[in-house]
Amino acid sequence: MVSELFVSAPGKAILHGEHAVVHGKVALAVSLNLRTYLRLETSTTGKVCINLPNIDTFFCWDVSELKKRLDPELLRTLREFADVTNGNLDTSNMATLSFLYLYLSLFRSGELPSLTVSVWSELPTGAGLGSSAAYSVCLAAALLSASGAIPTPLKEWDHTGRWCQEDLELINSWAFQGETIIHGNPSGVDNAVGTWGGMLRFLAGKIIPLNRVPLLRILLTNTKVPRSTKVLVARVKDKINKFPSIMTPVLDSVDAISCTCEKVLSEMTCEPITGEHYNILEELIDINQHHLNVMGVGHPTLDTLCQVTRTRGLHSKLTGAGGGGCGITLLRPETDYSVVQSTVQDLRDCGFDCWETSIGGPGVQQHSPLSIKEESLEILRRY
Ligand SMILES: Nc1ncnc2c1ncn2[C@@H]1O[C@H](COP(=O)(O)OP(=O)(O)O)[C@@H](O)[C@H]1O
Ligand SMILES: C[C@@](O)(CCOP(=O)(O)O)CC(=O)O
Ligand SMILES: [Mg+2]
Repeated sequence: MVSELFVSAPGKAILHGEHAVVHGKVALAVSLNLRTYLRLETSTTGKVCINLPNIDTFFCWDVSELKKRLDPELLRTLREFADVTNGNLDTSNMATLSFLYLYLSLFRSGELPSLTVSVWSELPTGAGLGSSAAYSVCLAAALLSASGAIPTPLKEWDHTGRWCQEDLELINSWAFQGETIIHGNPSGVDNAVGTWGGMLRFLAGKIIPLNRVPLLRILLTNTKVPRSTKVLVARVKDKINKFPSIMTPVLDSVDAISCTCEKVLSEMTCEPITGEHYNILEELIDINQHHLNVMGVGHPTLDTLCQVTRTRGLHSKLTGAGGGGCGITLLRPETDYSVVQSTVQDLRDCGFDCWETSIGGPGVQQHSPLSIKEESLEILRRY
């Protein structure tokens, strides 16, 4: 088994389709150039340890103790425990439970190795940028590699550290299991972006990479209002159950927004980009933001984001689960640097974090220790 392994996976922004995607509608999502990193070290300490500095969580267990308690029912029980009672647990426990579930599932009980897993991220946790999925994708890739179920690409063939399609599908399916423990009922769009990167269309588990898309300029704003995806997804489900005939058309409309956006993006790659293309993209953002408010996942700070950017002629919507967290603002190619700067300043004055982001980062990859960005390692060293 490898003695040390580094992997990373990107966060994501959902352009359109959050929440509706959980109910079988289309979502368009794109990876960010903000990543979660994981280091796995094997040891001879007889312990399995997890260090999660972003959520201030550090645990070590004796492997022999874990083995003793490992009866054939344990995985099923752990799963049931996660599904049934996680409403009572705080979400940081879900990250630990998700690790234990993947560790116990991917190594056979007789061969539980001693190892230490440390995870750190450039993404804000619990803010709508898919930190839970990036975490689950990293865990799945590292533990599958360490168990020998998939190779370690850097060692075997690929200096980019990317896995082949079949291995990526396995990583994605285990990452989905991890997301299920953290989210309850994920659609799978976030872990798909974390696995493959780039922009993709997601519909009922079917993933279509969108290779022909224009370069979009996006401003990301973090309202810093904490929220839990699990709680918000459950809230939307309750609303749909309570008002099916009212909410179904809303979900259908979001589906049509995603499809229209996809069509416009594709047109922008095969004909000259015009102001009308951007007019449509902006209107779609406005309509979707109203729909998300109707679903009950808005927040006063997100209203503020929309109003502040509107005064600068820019259009915003929440991204991810909403209820606080992050929003995206579409910038036009010709949007002046000074307009961006004043908008960023206005939003910072509201107490938000705000930055222009680059999108389309690569999916999950293995790293050599030397290729990990210094500023990212710095995050780990702080703990
Ligand atoms: N870097 C990380 N380290 C440990 N756990 C993480 C990390 N990133 C995300 N998580 C897990 O994901 C949860 C947040 O997930 P979620 O509510 O879906 O928000 P989002 O995915 O939008 O960031 C955290 O409470 C934690 O359980
Ligand atoms: C609301 C949802 O559509 C996206 C959630 O994203 P995030 O966890 O807020 O980054 C849920 C899902 O698709 O599983
Ligand atoms: Mg999440």
